[in-house]
This record gives sequence, structure tokens and C-alpha cells, in this order.
Amino acid sequence: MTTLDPDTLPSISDAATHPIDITRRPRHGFGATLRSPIGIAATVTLLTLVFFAIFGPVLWGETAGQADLTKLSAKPSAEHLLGTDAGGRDVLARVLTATRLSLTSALMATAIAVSVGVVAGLLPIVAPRRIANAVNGVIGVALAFPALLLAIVVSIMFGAGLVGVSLAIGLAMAPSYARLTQTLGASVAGRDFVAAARILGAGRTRILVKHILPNVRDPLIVNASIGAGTALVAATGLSFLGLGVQAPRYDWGRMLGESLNSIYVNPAASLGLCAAIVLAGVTFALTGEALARALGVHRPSGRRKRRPSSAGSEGSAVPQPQRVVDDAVLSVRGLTVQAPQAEGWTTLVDGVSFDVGRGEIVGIVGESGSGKSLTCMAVACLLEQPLSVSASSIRFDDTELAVDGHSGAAPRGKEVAAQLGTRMALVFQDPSTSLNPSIHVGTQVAEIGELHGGLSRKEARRRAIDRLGSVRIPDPERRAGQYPHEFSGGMRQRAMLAMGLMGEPALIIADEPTTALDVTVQREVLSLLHEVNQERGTAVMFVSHDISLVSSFCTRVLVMYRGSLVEDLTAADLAAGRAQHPYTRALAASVPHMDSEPGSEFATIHEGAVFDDDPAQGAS
Ligand SMILES: Nc1ncnc2c1ncn2[C@@H]1O[C@H](COP(=O)(O)OP(=O)(O)OP(=O)(O)O)[C@@H](O)[C@H]1O
Repeated sequence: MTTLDPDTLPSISDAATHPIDITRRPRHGFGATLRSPIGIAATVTLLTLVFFAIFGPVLWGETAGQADLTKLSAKPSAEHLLGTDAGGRDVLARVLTATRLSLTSALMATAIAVSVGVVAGLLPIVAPRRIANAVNGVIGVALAFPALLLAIVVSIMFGAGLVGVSLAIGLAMAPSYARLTQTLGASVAGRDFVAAARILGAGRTRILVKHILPNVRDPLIVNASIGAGTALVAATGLSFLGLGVQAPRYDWGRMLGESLNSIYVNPAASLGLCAAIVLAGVTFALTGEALARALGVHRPSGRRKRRPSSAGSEGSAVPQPQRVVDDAVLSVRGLTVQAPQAEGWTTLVDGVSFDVGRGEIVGIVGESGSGKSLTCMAVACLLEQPLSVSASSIRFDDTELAVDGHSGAAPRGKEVAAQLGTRMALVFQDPSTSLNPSIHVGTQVAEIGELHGGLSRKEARRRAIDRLGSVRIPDPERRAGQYPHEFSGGMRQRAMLAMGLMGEPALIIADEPTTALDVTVQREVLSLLHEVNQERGTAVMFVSHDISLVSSFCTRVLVMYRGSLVEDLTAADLAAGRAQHPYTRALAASVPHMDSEPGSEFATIHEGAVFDDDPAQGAS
């Protein structure tokens, strides 16, 4: 029997761990995918493979069985395109005939792997804790065990043959599908709609069937499709070793093992078999890619949708803001953020232009979804593909951040990265997700000092403790050694601010920093921001839904509506009811007052009234 180094065999342990991000991307649908190049390639190759699997044994089975003892291991000829094997049989006919058995073992193995993996992966969600722990333990141990060895052991246990090899590979691949299912399931289980279902009293099984399974299904289908290619290669490997289908049946693996004996006499036979295996593998990969595209499951690929033309394209006039500030720390011109859709691009932020003066506190208000956060993230160069960010100019602290009219998280020079790291600080809305839960707060705060401040680890830690103290975190030395979960929400926000203060920030972007906090803590965070602004002259961009808070805390207010900046006015004008734009007036009028009649309805902004001539109609 041919011997083979197991290390050279394909790895089946990671069959289900292809780099699939479960984040949803736009679904292209099956129709559009079938018309795309990848859809066409997948369809053609898959149909070809299916044709040979179904009709191969019927059309070429007889020829494949006929032995010509005068032509043993013959080279390719017009009669035998890939030559003959050691028994004088036509290699091409046998390759085509073997398609059915080779694919059958790969598909059976994949079906076993996915079924066992999904059940094992989801069981811990519904089973009692002890069983769940036991299942998790078994999955962990199985994952740690070399998958190929597991497959060989299982195939010896079940005996050589089609069923044995399928079971062996299926069971060897199952742990990775179980882990994938667990990961996907856990990410769904943490979402708000599952929490809402729990609150409504839905049982575990119902949550599993109704909420979790439908959300993990598509990535699993895509993974299974690609994993089938790995199963095929693994089944071929086991057959090659003599553990797969037995004579008189044959598959590509067995044939490959036999052809090696005459590889110097007729190399075409081995090459033909390898080509068949590679083509089948590529077919599964293409099918997976096409399914990912159709179902909207993200698989990183080299090709990206062509970005829409930049805002800074030649000939277009530079858009001017409603108010130009002389000494601006931030000047944004024509900022546009777009997201890809199945058909074209949708504009989420539409040509926004504004200035933030040095030391100024500028508020951004607008209803949910108006583009406030995207504007801030774009300014901080934090938006990533597939979003497209373009701008004529984003000038921060005398550095141009828009390159060739485009901005975003594109790799940029070290200097610009250091500039952003030390001169711009960010405080996000949700204090529970802003800090890495597995790293001490002090280490996280200190990191920026080491990274961009050129400080040693010790110096950075000392400065981090100092900054934690300066944002009024009591006992900062002890607190620096704690994890984020040991901090309250307000303390986490202050730690974020301390992180920003490790450098000398010229601008703090605070995106709804107080929304998740109670009123008292809210006041503390605001007074801290105010203090930093007053003492260090740091400008603040303060995002909020709360128009009354913004008019009291900020000096100037930018009003956003459906991705556009509709008004730029002073906080004093806003507070005194001197807003010009109907939407701003409607927004101001929708704020409930203490002197409102008890029992009266809250004012709401209704769609059509926003651009009416009569501002009084804006709020009703
Ligand atoms: N990564 C993304 N891909 C596609 N669309 C997005 C993305 N991020 C945000 N959006 C959409 O862009 C619009 C603006 O989002 P943004 O988060 O800026 O709103 P917002 O004004 O900050 O709202 P909120 O006050 O609720 O946080 C929304 O319709 C949102 O659904």
C-alpha cells in the first residue's frame, strides 16, 4: 500500500472555519447572483459536475470496465486521451465514472458534519447546564485532537468503504461546525430581539427555532458548501491510503493511489485525476462564493464594488458651510458617506460642510438616523469598507485627512495616525462596549502613550494613572488595575476621556456620551467635558438627540436631517426660538416643557410638515 505523510494531507479541522464574517451584507438575491460572473462560473462548473456524477457511470461505465491487455499503462493516444491504467482500462472513462462515488462520499461527509455540528453547537443553548458543559467539553477536546487522526481512527472503527469514510470525515469535521454554530448562535443570542423575546416569556426551544436558527442558517449553508470541497479532498486522501471505497468500486482517491505506481510511464493519468479533484474543489468554492453573495453573507474578497466618484472630483465647486470660522480646528467640506446596496449606492450623509473653531463646543442634533454618528466617525477616519467616504476636504489641526477626495479608514501615514491618536479624542455612546473587557483599564488608557507618545511602559502607566485621576476617578492607581466591568457606566465614559487626554487633544468627539447614563452621572460627565474645554482649550463636537441639553451645553448647534446639514446656528439663537429652518423649529417645538398641560399629547414632527412654509406646522 502507498504510504503518505499525514502532514501533507489537507487539513479538515478547519473545514468550517473559513473567514466568513456573520455581519450581514446586502443580499444580491439569486437572480442577480446568477447573472454575475461568479454566479455564471459557479452554475456552469456545478452543472458540469452534476452531469458527470449522474450520467458518468451510465455513459462511460462500460468503457471504464473494459480491459485491453495489450495496452497496459499506455501513454495518451487518440483512442485513450489520458492513456490506460495498469489493467489496460481507459483512464478518462474511469475518471468520469468515478465522479459519482467521489462526490457522494464528500457530500455524505459534509451532511454528517453539518448535522452533528449544528445539533452539538445548539444543544448547550437549550440543554440543562450540566449537559451543556459536558457537550462544550467534548467539542473542545475534539477540536484539540488532530482531525486527520480522528478521521483515520473512526474510519478504522467503521471499516473501510464508502460509509466508513463518509462517517469518519463527517465526524472529524463536526467539531468545527459545532464551534462555528456556537459562535454564530452566541452572536445572535446577545442581540436585543432575543432579549426582547426572553422578556416576553418565550422558552429556550422557541427562541432557538424562531430566532437563532434562521439567523445562523445562511452562514452555515455557505460554509457547508465550501467545506464540501475540503471533505472531497479528505475523502480522496483516505481512499488514497486504502481506507476508502474498496475494489471493485473505485473513486478518484483509489485511482490516484493506483496511478502512482505507473506515474513515470503514464503521468497523464495522475495529472488527469488531480485536475478532476482540483476542478471539483474549485466548483464547491465558487458555489460557496455565489451563495454568500446571494444570501448576503460576507466573505472577504479582493474585488470591491467600485466606489462612487469622489466629492473632490475635478471641476466640482468646493461646498461652503453656512458659517465659516476663521481659526477652525476642523473644517469639513462636502462630506458624503455612501453605502452599497444591491443596486448602486445609497447616500447616508450628503455633502455636509461645517467648521469647528478652536476651543468651541459645537453640538450636532437631529433625529435618529439623520447621520450624526456617521459624520463623526467619518471625521475620525473610522468608517470602513464597504462604506464609501468622500469629501472635498477634511482639514483637522492643519492636516488634510481626505486623500484624493476620499477619506475613511484607509491606511494612512504614521504621522497622520499619530496626529489622530494624540490630537483627537473620542467618547462613544455605549460605555459598556467602548473598552476591551479583557484588558485592565489602566493598560488600555496607557496604550496610546506608548503607541504615539513615545513613552516607556512605566511612564505611560504613570501618565494613565494621572489622567484617570484628572477625570475624577477615585483611587486611580487601584482602579487602573481593574477590568472595565468593575467600573460603573459613568466611570467607563471618564476612562474613555482619560484615554483621549493621554495626548493633547485639540478636539473631542463625544457621540451621545451621556445617553446611557442617569441624570446625576450625566451631569458629572458634562461638567468634566466643560472643564477640559475651559482649561485646555479643547474643542468639543457633542452629538445628542436632546436639543435642550445641546442648547445649554454648546455654543453653536448644527442641525442634521436625513443626512444633510440643514442649519448652523448659535445656541443662543436656538434657545431664543430664532431658528430659521422649519425642521429646527419643529425639533425645538417637540421638546416637552414642565408647563405642558397634564394629559396633553407630546408634540411629534410629522414628515410632510418639515419643509412647509409655516413653521408652526412643523410640530404638532
Ligand atoms: N455601516 C452602515 N452601513 C449601512 N448603513 C449604515 C451604516 N451605519 C449607519 N447606517 C445608516 O446610516 C444612517 C445614519 O446613521 P447614523 O448612525 O449616523 O445616525 P444617527 O443620526 O447617529 O442616529 P442615532 O441618533 O440613532 O445614533 C442610518 O439610516 C443608518 O441605518
